Order: sequence, then structure tokens, then C-alpha cells
Amino acid sequence: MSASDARADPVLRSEQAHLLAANDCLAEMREGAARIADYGVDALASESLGRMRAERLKHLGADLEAPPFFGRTDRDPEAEHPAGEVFHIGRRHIRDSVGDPIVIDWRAPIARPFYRATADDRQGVRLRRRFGFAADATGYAVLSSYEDEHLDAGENLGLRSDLLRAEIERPRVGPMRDIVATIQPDQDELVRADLDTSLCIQGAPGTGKTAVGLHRAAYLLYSYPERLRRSGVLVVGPNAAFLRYIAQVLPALGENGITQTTVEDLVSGDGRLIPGREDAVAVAVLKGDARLAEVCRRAVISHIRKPESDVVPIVGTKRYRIPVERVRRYVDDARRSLVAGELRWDLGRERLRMLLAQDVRRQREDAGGAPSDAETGKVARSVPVKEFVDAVWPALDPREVLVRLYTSPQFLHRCGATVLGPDELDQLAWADPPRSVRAARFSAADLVLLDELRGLMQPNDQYVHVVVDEAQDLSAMQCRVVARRVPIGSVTVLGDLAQATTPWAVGSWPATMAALGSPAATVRPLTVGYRVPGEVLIVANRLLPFIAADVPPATSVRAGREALSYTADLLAAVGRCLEAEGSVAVIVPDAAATSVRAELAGAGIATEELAGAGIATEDLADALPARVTVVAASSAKGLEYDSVVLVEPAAIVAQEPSRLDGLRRLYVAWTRAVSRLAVVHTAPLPDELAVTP
Ligand SMILES: Nc1ncnc2c1ncn2[C@@H]1O[C@H](COP(=O)(O)OP(=O)(O)OP(=O)(O)O)[C@@H](O)[C@H]1O
Repeated sequence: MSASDARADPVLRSEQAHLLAANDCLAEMREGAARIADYGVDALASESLGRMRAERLKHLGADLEAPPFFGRTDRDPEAEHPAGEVFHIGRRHIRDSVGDPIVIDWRAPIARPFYRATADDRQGVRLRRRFGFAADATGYAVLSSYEDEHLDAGENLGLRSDLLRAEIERPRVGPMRDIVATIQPDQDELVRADLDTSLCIQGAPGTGKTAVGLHRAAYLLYSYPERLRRSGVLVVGPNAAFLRYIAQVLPALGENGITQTTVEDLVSGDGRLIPGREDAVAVAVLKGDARLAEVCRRAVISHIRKPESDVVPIVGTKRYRIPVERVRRYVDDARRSLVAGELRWDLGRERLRMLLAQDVRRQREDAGGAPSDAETGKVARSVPVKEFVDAVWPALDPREVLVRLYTSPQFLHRCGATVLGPDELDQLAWADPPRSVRAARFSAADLVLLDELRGLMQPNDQYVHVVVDEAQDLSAMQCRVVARRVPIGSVTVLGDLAQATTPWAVGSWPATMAALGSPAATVRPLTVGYRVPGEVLIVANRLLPFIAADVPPATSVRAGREALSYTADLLAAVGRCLEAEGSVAVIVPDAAATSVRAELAGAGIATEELAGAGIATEDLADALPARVTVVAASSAKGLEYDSVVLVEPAAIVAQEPSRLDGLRRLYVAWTRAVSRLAVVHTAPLPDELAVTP
């Protein structure tokens, strides 16, 4: 191994020359993309060429200030390459004017050994080189050091690599960054799992779950362009603040077309539906239960009426009689398809019209006629057919069906009595029926049920792969919202059962994966922590026996001396954090946000407040976080800050409905810091932090 930052170093000089060449080639590729000939064959071709050009430029232009490569592998000699091939690995493929590769995209199969090769399993690699960069006066990254690992001489640095450690120890400022230069072998295995594999990744705080999920999305888009080209991948996060935090990662990896959203946004029916009432906790839990799917299904199916008479369409002056037995058979067929999930309600109406129209067509053909498609279509749209369909398979509005469930005891009983208990049925009933469906106000859990009902009636957007983050918090019905968007694809599910803080959380990975439509997925653990200093993590781990006994504790790769401190003085703690580099969060009991901000303002410390629900997803690109952010404990999930001041842990525990939820909330808040955690308290700390049973 050698490391150097001397400008005179011949290795650095030659690598710097390669870097300049790579930058020139990239510039040429950009110019080439901008020139994509537009022969104007026709408007459509011209438009699609323009779109292609814009996409390509966007892809090539992402993050121009990032260095074109971060690593290199020198391979063993081969017959065709007696000196052994050399590959520079970067965020995107760069080629020279004759098409030879100058930099290999990190996602290409040939780049894989950069992440996975070890001295024991070299995968054809004799040397791995990592590069270090420093910003020059203009902010551009310049090559400043390198680190070699001679795998063929038995060198195996693993996490002892200085450059790797420097990257992991780097103070955090602003939103999340990609980890493409330092993905670890256990993470890489998950990132590169093939498209048909559904993964469930259980990982302690800071083990890189979010990072793995996002890099996996980028990997899949690269590796399966045909299957994923147009909106094939969806990323689902817990709230808008989290989406803002991760928003830059995929664009930095050159992927701009991925939709990043929340379950709330998915069920909001293009933003038209917002919660207008709050459920009691027990009711919200019940509405999140998987059994509600069956209630919804029955509620829809129960609207099918048994046909009682013949249908008699008229064509011209002639009447054609379709006997009731045949009509019943058509309805039964459509019903069976609906029950099997092969047909949605609204399409069922279409199917019935067509079955009746084709029946008439056959009758006319049997009588020697030759009816045209247009005439058959006319029968399908005729008044008798329409009236029949409206009577036996009426048009439904999800809101109407849900209001009926909540306001008609008979209907609720009919749809729910075999799957829910009498008390549960009572819990669902509305005590204050609205005057009309339009006047009805729905809760957040109701919007999920409306999505379930809508999903039975109409098609929805579909994706080939969905990445679901913080999945431990989802109810079974919320999982189904996601599953509906990926009916035949695969999912990457990320979460930590110890961080589950919603009362409706499913509570186990097999049940969550079943509700997500991938019951066979195995749970893959991540236990190496890259965020929280060891000193801080050891204390957090004391909570595990109380909050998730089966979850394996994480070990930290970050030493972080004097990372944990306790004080009663808020201002002093924040002041000390401000002396260090990086972002600062003051995590507080939700009810204390205003008073803590006022106290800090009184001392001349400006703050920003972060409450997940308050930020609309469209605003994601706006406003970088201020230096000090006051974060309500309930909004801290998934985020990280260089320094964290944690205010009154006992009050954070006490704000939740149960001790279990409170301790989990504390576990989340405790594990947000990268460099230091200052615990500010006057009340005694929760006992669970002190003991290891
Ligand atoms: N291989 C790696 N190299 C460098 N940094 C890494 C690596 N893996 C993870 N990190 C960093 O560790 C931090 C935590 O990662 P991430 O947020 O993905 O963890 P998480 O498991 O999702 O955490 P949480 O459970 O708290 O949501 C991030 O700053 C991430 O960039």
C-alpha cells in the first residue's frame, strides 16, 4: 500500500492526466449529445429526438463538479491483455472519441470486483486503488491522494482503508450524499441483487439501509434499461422531510426519472384527498389491519345484483332477446374474474356490455346476418344494455362505498361480520353520519381504505420495482397500497423493527412482506453502523431488549472519542456544537419545539424548525437546511446531523401512548448523530438506558 498527496508523485501525475482526459471526453460526449442530429423527419420523431437529447444531456451533466472516477482496478494478465487491463471506476461511463472506455460505470459487471474482491477471493484483480480528492479554490475536485491495496500480495484493508475511513468520518452538512465510492461488500451484494429478487433489509440505525435502497434503484435502472425505462422504479419514504433529505442522491448518480413519494401522497388521489378527521388510535389500528382488505372486497362485490329477467336489446326495428339464464352466466363469469382479482369493477361493467353485445351479434350471424364491429359497439352502448349493467353491476364511487360501510350497520355487518368481531364493527361505525357523501370527512387511515376500494375498481400506476424505506412503520393496509403499484414486479423493503413507532405497524417482517405481495422474501440483516459513534451506539443498544428483543444490535465503525456528553445547559451544548463543523440538530419532545426555539433565539441562535408533515413534497428542491434545526422527535426518523443535542429524553418517551413506543422514539432520536450527541436533561434519564438485563 502506498499513500501520497505529494504533487510530484508520478502516480498522482499520471492519474491526474487520466482525470483531465476523462473530463475532456465527458465534455465531448456532452457536445455530441447536444448535437444529436434532428433531421425533422416528422414532428413526432423530432420531438422524441429532442426528448432523448434532453435526457442524455441531463444524465451526462449531473454533478459536473464531482470527479469523473473514484477508484481503479488492475486486473491479472490475460492472453488478450498481457499487461492486465486497467479500469477506472466512476459514477458514469465515459468513452473516448473512438469509443474505448476511459471510465467504467460503477454499476457495470466489470466494476463489481472493485467492491467485492478480497485477498482471498481476488476475482481477477491484483490491485485496487482508491482516490482522494480535495476542492480547489474554485470548488472543483482535484486529485490529492491515492491508496493502493495489492490483493495479489495478500493486502486486505477492508475498513482500515484511510480513504474509506475519511469518507465515513466526514462531517455531515446538508442533504444525504451518495456512497458510491465506498459501498461495502455486504451492502454491494444487496445493491446488485437481480431485478426479480425481492429483498427485506433489516438494519440498525445508520447501517446504510437508505443508501443501499437508493443505490439499488440506480443499479436496476442501469442494468435493466428495457424493463425499467419509463417510470419503472418508485421510491417510497416516510414523509416529505425525509424525501427532501434523500432527494439529491439519485440525481447525483445520474438518475433523474425516479418518482420519490410517500404512502400519503400515493393515496391522496392526485392531491385532492386530504385527511379531514382524526381516528382514535384503536380505530386507526383496526383500519390498518389486513382483514379490512376482505371487508373492502366484500363491500364492492356485494353490489352485484342477480339478474331477474331477460335483456332485450333493439337493433334497428328488431328486438333480440337474451334469456335470463344466459345473462346470469355472463354476470357469474365476470364475478368470478373479479373475485380472482383478474378484473376490476369498472372493467367488469365494460365486460358485461360486450358480452351482451356479442350475444346479439351471434344471434344475428346465426340468422344469416353479417353485423359490423360498429353495430356491435352500438348495441353495447344501447339503452337496454346500459340500464341492465347499471342495475346488476352499478357504477361505484369508493367514497360512497366507504361511507355506506361506516353509516349502514346492516351493510357493515354483511361485509365484515365473518372477519371482524362485533366490537370491531362498532368501532368502525360513524357516530356522526354526514349529510352526503360529498360532505364526508375521512381520516388518514380512511384514505388508505379508499385507495384499496379504488384499486378494486380502477387500474392505478404500476411500477416494475418499488423501494420502500422505513417500512417498519407501515400498516398492512398501507403495505397493500404499495403492493398494488407493483403487481408483478419486485420490492426492496428497508427498515428496522426497533424503530417502529406507529401503533398500526405490522410488527414482523414476514407479515409485512406478505402484505407487500412478496411473502417468500428472506430477511437480510445489516449490522455495521456507519453513522453513530460507537460510544453513542452502545448506550442506544441498551434499549434493544425492551423495544425489539430479536433485532441484532449494530456495531459502529466510527470510534468518535468524546462523542457522548450529558449536561443540563441547553445553550452551552448548542454553543459547543456550533464550534464544530457540520449540521446541528436540536431534537426535542414535540411539544417543546416552540419554547426551545424561543430560548435559542433569545441567545441569538437562529433556528429552523423541521416537522415532517409541514413540508409539501413539491418544495423538496427549495431551501437548504439552516445551521441549527430544531427537530420534533416524531420527525427525526431517517435523518442525520453531524451534531445532535437531544433534549429531555424522559419527556420524549412520555409523549408516546405507550412506554414501548416512547422508548422506540427515543432510540430513533438517540441514533441521529454522526460526530457527537449532547444529551440535555434535568429530569432523570429513563431507567432502560442504564441497565443491560
Ligand atoms: N459504505 C458506506 N460508506 C460511507 N458511508 C456510508 C456507507 N454506508 C452508509 N454510510 C453512511 O452512513 C449514514 C447512514 O446511512 P443510512 O441513512 O442509509 O442508514 P439507515 O440504515 O437508513 O439509517 P436509519 O435506520 O437511521 O434510517 C449515511 O450518512 C450514509 O451515507
